[in-house]
Amino acid sequence: MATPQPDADAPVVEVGHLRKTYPAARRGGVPKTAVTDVSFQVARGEIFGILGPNGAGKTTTVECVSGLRHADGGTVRVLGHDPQADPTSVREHVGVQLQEAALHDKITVGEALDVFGSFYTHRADPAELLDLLDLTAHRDQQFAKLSGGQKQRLSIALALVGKPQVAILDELTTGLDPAARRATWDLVEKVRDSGVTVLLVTHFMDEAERLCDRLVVIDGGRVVAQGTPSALIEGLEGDRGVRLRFADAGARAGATALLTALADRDDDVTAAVPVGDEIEVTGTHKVLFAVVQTLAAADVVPDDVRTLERTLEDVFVQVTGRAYRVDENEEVAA
Ligand SMILES: Nc1ncnc2c1ncn2[C@@H]1O[C@H](COP(=O)(O)OP(=O)(O)OP(=O)(O)O)[C@@H](O)[C@H]1O
Repeated sequence: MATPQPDADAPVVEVGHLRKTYPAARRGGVPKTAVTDVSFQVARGEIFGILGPNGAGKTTTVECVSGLRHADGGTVRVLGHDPQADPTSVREHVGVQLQEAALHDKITVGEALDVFGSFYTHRADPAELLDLLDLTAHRDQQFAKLSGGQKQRLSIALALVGKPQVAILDELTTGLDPAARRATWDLVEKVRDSGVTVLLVTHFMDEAERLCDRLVVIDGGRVVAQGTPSALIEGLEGDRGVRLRFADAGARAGATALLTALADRDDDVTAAVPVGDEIEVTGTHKVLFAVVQTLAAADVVPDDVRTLERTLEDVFVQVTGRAYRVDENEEVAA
């Protein structure tokens, strides 16, 4: 039966009130609810992030999306197909990034693409994939001889070998150095730009902020925030901060007096306090303007001014009341 052509505006992935409990590992043990209530919709052509700390339920969620795991409750639809009832259709349309342990040390990049490609009805052109993932020069290289970044790029190539409409990439940059991480981010954008919808699992806040068009933040098996990274950050309550550095202690003392007086009289400025050899001024979104105006009027010029960046980490702290901690090597129970 031909696959019905989905409406171009319909969500590519729909997850509604997903629930998954793992049975107790041994007799007398307790079952573990990995996903309690997770809902989200992924639009065609976006990089959609699933962000959260260790043990939040991210991998379990995407395993239910790809059909690798059966959910206990809720609904999952991928291009309109139920992965539980119709795993074959979902497998044809969803590419899952493989963990590197799944490849033999001696297999070459080209051979791996051939072997994995043979599983699919529609196959991507290996030369195009190698070019997209910047692996053309490594076609005949054995897996064990590849660098960490090259192995990750190969794992992305293998996820794309069946010409999927959706690629699931899980903890893609764990263990990579900063340069390899940035290169991998560029590639994920190239994959999205080639028309593939990307479902990206990550515990890196900076990665989610830099790459994702939209995302859900998951904690303890529940969605605690969702939206675009910028909307989530802009929605943060609380003060913004500015740090100022001056040439010497005398200049700093003079500026501190000016800025403390500013905090007393201006509702947009909450406080001006010394932090190390800097002054931190907090207040509303108008705080920077007020500080600059005050200093300029007194002809005081700081050596350095920087606004304190607000990040997705601040969003996590606000919605959970906890600091965001991840351990790349250890899985922590949620
Ligand atoms: N096969 C399993 N059997 C029992 N418990 C499991 C199983 N897989 C995962 N869990 C538990 O379910 C919870 C969620 O795990 P999951 O791997 O989905 O989280 P995650 O957010 O992907 O974490 P991480 O970032 O550490 O990979 C964790 O407490 C984990 O220990």
